Amino acid sequence: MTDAPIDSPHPPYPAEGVADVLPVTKIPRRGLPGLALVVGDPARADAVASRLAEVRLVGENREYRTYTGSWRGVELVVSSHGVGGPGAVCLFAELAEAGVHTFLRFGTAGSLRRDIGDGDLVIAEAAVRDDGVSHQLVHPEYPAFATPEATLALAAAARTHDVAHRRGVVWTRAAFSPAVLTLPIAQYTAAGVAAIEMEASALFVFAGLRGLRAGAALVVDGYAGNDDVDATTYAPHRQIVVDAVRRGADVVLDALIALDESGVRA
Ligand SMILES: O=P(O)(O)O[C@H]1O[C@H](CO)[C@@H](O)[C@H]1O
Ligand SMILES: O=c1cc[nH]c(=O)[nH]1
Repeated sequence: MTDAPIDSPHPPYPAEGVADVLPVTKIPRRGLPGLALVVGDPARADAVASRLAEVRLVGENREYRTYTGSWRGVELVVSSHGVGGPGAVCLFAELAEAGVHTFLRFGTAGSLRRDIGDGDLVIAEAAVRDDGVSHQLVHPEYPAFATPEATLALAAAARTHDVAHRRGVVWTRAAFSPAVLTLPIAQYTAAGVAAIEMEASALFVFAGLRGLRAGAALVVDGYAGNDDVDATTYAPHRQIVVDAVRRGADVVLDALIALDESGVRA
């Protein structure tokens, strides 16, 4: 039996027994809706879930907090995957086993371009596979690509909500802070890469290998094109970011249900 998180207004889900939940995330083994919005931060999962009707907490373990609910009458999943590709793939795999076929990641990212500002939304068309996990799934030459319909649905929803957005390639990197190695920031910046974050390529490769649909929209929380990206320059809790995350949630929820209506499969 999983308890609801402290302060959660939502009741615990009625677990029928250990065999009925999946081991890493403690979500039900089957029967989840096919659409999922996934985020890094469990608190962001709470915030997005609070936008839904008929919301239920259906699993909580480690960094993984999973809700079901409905948005504009369409049932979907909201779930957190924590920081980093390896752990995120554990969530993606268990969600897929439980019935999810369409994943939209709603995250944050550092901009690598001066013309992409704080609070803008970067919609990832593809991702550089520096994620620390996908190389253990398939050869490095395999591409990390978003499902085109997912990219287009996100861009259309951003336009509808009048949210500033750019489409482009993102760099998914496993190590958040640099150490002794020189990172190829200058090269990826020269290549026009839009932003840096930590899970998109793992999601795209996972979905590509399984024939599932995936996309990602990332709120820019600062400029990360300098060589000294670390805790002193990283400031994701500023009001401009908080406000953009609030607006972005509706964009991604609308894109998700548009994908449901479109019925297109990868
Ligand atoms: O805001 P989320 O979704 O967690 O995304 C970004 O923020 C985290 C880094 O602090 C990483 O997970 C990165 O991908
Ligand atoms: O990985 C990340 C995520 C958000 N912002 C950054 O600068 N890097």
